[in-house]
Amino acid sequence: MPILTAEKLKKYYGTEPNITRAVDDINFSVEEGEFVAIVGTSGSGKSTLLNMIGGLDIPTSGTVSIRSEKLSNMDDDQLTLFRRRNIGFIFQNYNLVPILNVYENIVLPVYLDNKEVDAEFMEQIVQLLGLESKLDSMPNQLSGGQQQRVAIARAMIAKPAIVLADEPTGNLDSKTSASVMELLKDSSRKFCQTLIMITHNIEFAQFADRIIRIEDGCIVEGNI
Ligand SMILES: Nc1ncnc2c1ncn2[C@@H]1O[C@H](COP(=O)(O)OP(=O)(O)OP(=O)(O)O)[C@@H](O)[C@H]1O
Repeated sequence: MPILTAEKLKKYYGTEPNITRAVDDINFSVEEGEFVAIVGTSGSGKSTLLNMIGGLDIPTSGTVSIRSEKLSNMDDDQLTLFRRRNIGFIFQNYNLVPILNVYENIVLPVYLDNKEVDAEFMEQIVQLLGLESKLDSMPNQLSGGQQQRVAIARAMIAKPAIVLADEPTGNLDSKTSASVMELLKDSSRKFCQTLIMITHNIEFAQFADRIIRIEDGCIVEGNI
């Protein structure tokens, strides 16, 4: 039973004759615990696809289902709650809250949901990501790679159905990028965390279990 299914997913901008088919009839599914990389040239539709999967953008037509729940059946409030509970986001520019320390940043999704932090899971994540000595630090005291490791921990702490990462190494040098990729892969394996990542970098895509290539809004390789 797939954890994510996209069916006949389309996102069109504009109208004929000036229509842009950013995502054009995409069908795919992702199994629980799978690490999928989405690759494609600039403008091929990667971010549009990821934003629809994450419920940040509404499809022109077609459906996204996560744990068998259709996002299109939800109103704005339901979608916000569903996103908070089921989807973790990792962005290129980390998006940490500058006035919160590392610990507070990591546990934020749990607090926003009025839940208790799973202390044992927190310890495991912090250890895996090598953040033990940084929990009291503020984001501006961290390197880019450290900030991205905090963002990874934050995306995973609430054990979401899927973690979506949009160019997670886009702002990092190649050595730091490789270590962040290792950590993403290790985290996905260790915690059976489903992970979908956009990358331009085919070398980093090799860390994934499966690579989906899209061109002109269509999947051209890697679907099952
Ligand atoms: N809000 C919008 N209005 C009109 N066209 C858009 C909009 N957002 C995206 N597009 C178009 O949709 C297509 C896909 O864009 P998208 O950002 O998904 O590509 P991408 O593969 O993520 O590119 P990149 O790797 O450069 O980030 C592009 O042709 C883009 O110009």
